[in-house]
Amino acid sequence: MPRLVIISNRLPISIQKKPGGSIEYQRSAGGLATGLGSFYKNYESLWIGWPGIVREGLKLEETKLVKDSLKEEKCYPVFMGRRDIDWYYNGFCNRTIWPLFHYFPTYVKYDNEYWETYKKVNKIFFDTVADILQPDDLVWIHDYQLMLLPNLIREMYPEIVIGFFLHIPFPSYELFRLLPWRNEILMGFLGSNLIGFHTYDYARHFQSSVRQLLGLDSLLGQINVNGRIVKVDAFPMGIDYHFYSQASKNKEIINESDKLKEKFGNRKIVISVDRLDYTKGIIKRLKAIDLFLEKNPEYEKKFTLVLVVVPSRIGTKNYFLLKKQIDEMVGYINGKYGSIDWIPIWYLYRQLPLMNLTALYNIADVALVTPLRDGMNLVAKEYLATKAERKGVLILSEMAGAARELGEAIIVNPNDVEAIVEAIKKAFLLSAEEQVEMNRTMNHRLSRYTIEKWAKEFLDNLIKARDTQLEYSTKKLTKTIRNRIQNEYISAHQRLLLLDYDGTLVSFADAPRKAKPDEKLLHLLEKLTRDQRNQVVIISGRKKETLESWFDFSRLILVAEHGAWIKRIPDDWQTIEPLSNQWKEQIRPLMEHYVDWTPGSFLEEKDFSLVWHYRKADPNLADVRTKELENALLDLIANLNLGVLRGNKIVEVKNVSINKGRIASLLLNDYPSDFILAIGDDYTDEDIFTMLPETAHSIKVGIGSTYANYSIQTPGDVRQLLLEITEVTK
Ligand SMILES: O=P(O)(O)OC[C@H]1O[C@H](O[C@H]2O[C@H](CO)[C@@H](O)[C@H](O)[C@H]2O)[C@H](O)[C@@H](O)[C@@H]1O
Ligand SMILES: O=c1ccn([C@@H]2O[C@H](COP(=O)(O)OP(=O)(O)O)[C@@H](O)[C@H]2O)c(=O)[nH]1
Repeated sequence: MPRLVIISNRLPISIQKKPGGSIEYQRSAGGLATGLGSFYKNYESLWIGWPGIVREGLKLEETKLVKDSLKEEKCYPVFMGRRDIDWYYNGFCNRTIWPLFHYFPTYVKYDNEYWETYKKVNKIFFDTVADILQPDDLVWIHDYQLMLLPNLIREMYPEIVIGFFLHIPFPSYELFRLLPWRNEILMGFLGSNLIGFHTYDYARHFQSSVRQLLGLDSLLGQINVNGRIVKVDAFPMGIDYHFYSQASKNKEIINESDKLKEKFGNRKIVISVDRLDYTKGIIKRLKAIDLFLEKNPEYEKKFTLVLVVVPSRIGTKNYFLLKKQIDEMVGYINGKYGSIDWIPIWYLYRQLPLMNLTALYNIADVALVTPLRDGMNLVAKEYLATKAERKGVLILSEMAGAARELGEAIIVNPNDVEAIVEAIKKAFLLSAEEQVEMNRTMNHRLSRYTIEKWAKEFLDNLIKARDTQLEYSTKKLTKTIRNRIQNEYISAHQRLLLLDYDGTLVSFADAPRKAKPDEKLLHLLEKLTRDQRNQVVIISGRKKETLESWFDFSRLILVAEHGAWIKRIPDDWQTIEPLSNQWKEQIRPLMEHYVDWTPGSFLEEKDFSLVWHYRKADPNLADVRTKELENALLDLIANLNLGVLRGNKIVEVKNVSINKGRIASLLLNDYPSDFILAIGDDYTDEDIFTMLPETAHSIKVGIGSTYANYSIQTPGDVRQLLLEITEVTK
């Protein structure tokens, strides 16, 4: 495994200057630091990030001291001034991106100065990284504070392997599009080889924004960015399962737990543990406690809510206001229901050390985890892990990424205060057996997908993404290969050129009729066909009438409908074998139904096939409809000797025996040649590539696995190549 360079806004260790001037090192708060912090030490790795203190807060000699001590922990600090922290961290990160990505659009501040500082700080990170980076390193960038960094690194180091993981939700396109700097941010992400999210939904939202804003499609989770492959996938973050699941056997934790139990006596213990954050739903949770006690007075004195709020981002106004609101609510509830011998809420505003927090998980009967939005939420997982084969109920918000994996918990809508009240009651009433059973299933899952597994899976996929890229790059048509093709072309006596049309000689257009050949292309083809040693064939999926109206060269062979029809001058069109199209009557009504049902789509009728085009339809709707249509078609075509072909923004039904490979082998036979060149862009062309002899040259246009020997990026590059060939033979 190559060296791993982790980069995140916050280092796993934060520095604080105490009032007396001493420097204190502390474990950083938040899931990113706690989660990754537990595993990175075992790797050959280093971590670059902010140590949580502004540059002005340290004297020069202290800065040096801090650098040295952090280095011992394999940490490399990025120092920023007060103003930068204010506009980048408090500003763009936590007043723009954080609320927008957590579905709080009214909290969002769009400020150009924030954006400029965000760009500047990403550049500062880049400078630190550039000093440390070695060409074989694996770079792993984390989170929304550094969304521009992947592309900054990519521009300087085109070959380096970069992974990016977003720890917060990626919002739906409708929210993301509100961001004035949306395209720059997407391009920043796309500097990576692999982009990971906690859930499949976030990955889907990201791909949808890339498609709608940058016009880049993803195919099987791969996006083609100017010939570079970017993989997108979901990797739900796990926890240090071994540690939490062994908590009830750990001496230090047992001692701590005993002390706590003594304090709370027989009362049930409900816990609530979060950073101070409006996304965590703390206010709604407190409202639910109030309502629970109001509706169920018999539970007075029967439980205590331990409310842990970890100080966070108080430099941002909404956080500061939230703190005041929580203080008031706690005071109100404790005043309303408390007595000399009981207060309902035991409120701690501080970060608990790991052992104390785990002891709290260990003894808690119920955990209330009800964020309004949360990328993952590790507290929910950590709590459950202390309950392997034990009692303990998790009440979990459906808006937390963790809910995707912890479906056996009591799942609630965090905005529905009544539902939280009901959930608390249910949790108190669940039998011990039921609790153990629920926890068993979830623990099994947590024990398999741990933090180590998560990181390993991400890094394995990162290496795979690099290999896919390498494979693609090794197939790239280099200058040397071009020269070789040229030389073979020049010395050949008889040449066969098999050329696909759409996506190969011309780019795709909104409507198929718009992709007609331009003058330059016609001129090029005319030149190629004029050479008596050349036999040029256009092998297309188009209708014969269309091809005929576009190409009128005496020596050009035309193949239409993926090989159903062929026309050689002076003959007329012929089918490759007797074909029937009686089946169309049965299939057409279904396809017409999908046209009516999907605005922007239309049906094309060819002699021996029916094609549903959806290029102009809403991409998300089309995605769903395509799958539905394919399913419906598969039922209908059984026993009809038909096949369903999914091409570039089309679904086509045609005779199963027709494919481009069949016609290619016929042509290879009829036109023996000592130079064969085949070029195509989609999987219908793969049938040609597999038919070719070893000496032939086959070229795929675009990315993706291929049987072709080489790949090239765009139709423009194809034309350039053909031009080069005709030039040398002039
Ligand atoms: O660094 P801070 O501004 O103090 O904030 C702490 C971290 O909060 C966020 O954590 C997220 O990561 C967790 C692990 O993936 C996930 O469970 C949680 O849902 C997220 O909110 C933030 O994303 C980090 O960058 C911060 O460091
Ligand atoms: O007093 C505390 C409270 C929380 N945590 C840790 O902080 C992390 C919180 O991560 P989570 O994903 O739940 O939310 P985030 O704060 O990252 O949004 C968890 O690993 C907790 O163990 C902690 O160490 N001490």
